[in-house]
Amino acid sequence: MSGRTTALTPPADAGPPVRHPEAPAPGEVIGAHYENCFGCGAGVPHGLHLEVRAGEGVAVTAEFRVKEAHQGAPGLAHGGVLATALDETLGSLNWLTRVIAVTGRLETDFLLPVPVDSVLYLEAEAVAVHHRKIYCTATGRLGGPEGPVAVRADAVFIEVKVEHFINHGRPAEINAALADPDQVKVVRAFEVNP
Ligand SMILES: CCCCCCCC/C=C\CCCCCCCC(=O)SCCNC(=O)CCNC(=O)[C@H](O)C(C)(C)COP(=O)(O)OP(=O)(O)OC[C@H]1O[C@@H](n2cnc3c(N)ncnc32)[C@H](O)[C@@H]1OP(=O)(O)O
Repeated sequence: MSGRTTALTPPADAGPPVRHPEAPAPGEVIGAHYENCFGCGAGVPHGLHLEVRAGEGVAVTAEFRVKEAHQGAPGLAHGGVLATALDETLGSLNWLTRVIAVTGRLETDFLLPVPVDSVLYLEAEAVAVHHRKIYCTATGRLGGPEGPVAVRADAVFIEVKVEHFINHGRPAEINAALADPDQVKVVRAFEVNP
């Protein structure tokens, strides 16, 4: 055993998440972080095309319309796709803190089946930060903000530098991303973080 903890409960000396002064205003749509992202990118035909909005504090909301391409059982969303929707919504919290972070652990509860054509209304919130670890939680409600909770997740995201992607990504996509002014703008938004 390495002694490394992957617990989803923040330690007693964890601090609150801090909203960046230049975070998008509450209600503002947060753009895609990468156009070929399966969760948010417009360039992925069968992707989730999640539209995420900034909330108050370090929180976001998002809507995901389940399509035929997202089925597991006939007429129902695949659990892995629903986990992706939760993961992507949680990942969007990065935009409010301006800290790049990747999913370390994602624990998901599936409470209700989610039919094709339904809209999943997602809410995510960062709850605590401990060094590089960001503790966060998300729910997905059927139909809208007042709908029943169909899925929920608790997660730990781990802060990384942009080199994480440059060192591990396939060179073709990394080089294309670095040559794309819109993508470079996304990276700069994180690099100005004090
Ligand atoms: C030109 C380039 C353009 C790039 C574009 C830039 C813009 C991008 C903007 C935003 C991107 C956001 C993308 C969102 C997409 C949705 C989110 C995803 O799906 S992300 C994909 C899935 N996740 C992974 O692929 C992670 C794979 N894992 C790793 O790479 C490593 O394991 C990593 C980085 C997570 C940790 O490795 P270590 O070597 O850096 O750090 P160690 O020392 O092991 O851990 C540090 C602390 O974190 C905890 N930790 C590590 N792994 C954990 C885990 N699995 N669960 C809980 N805690 C964990 C440890 O216990 C330690 O904490 P203690 O210091 O001990 O308190």
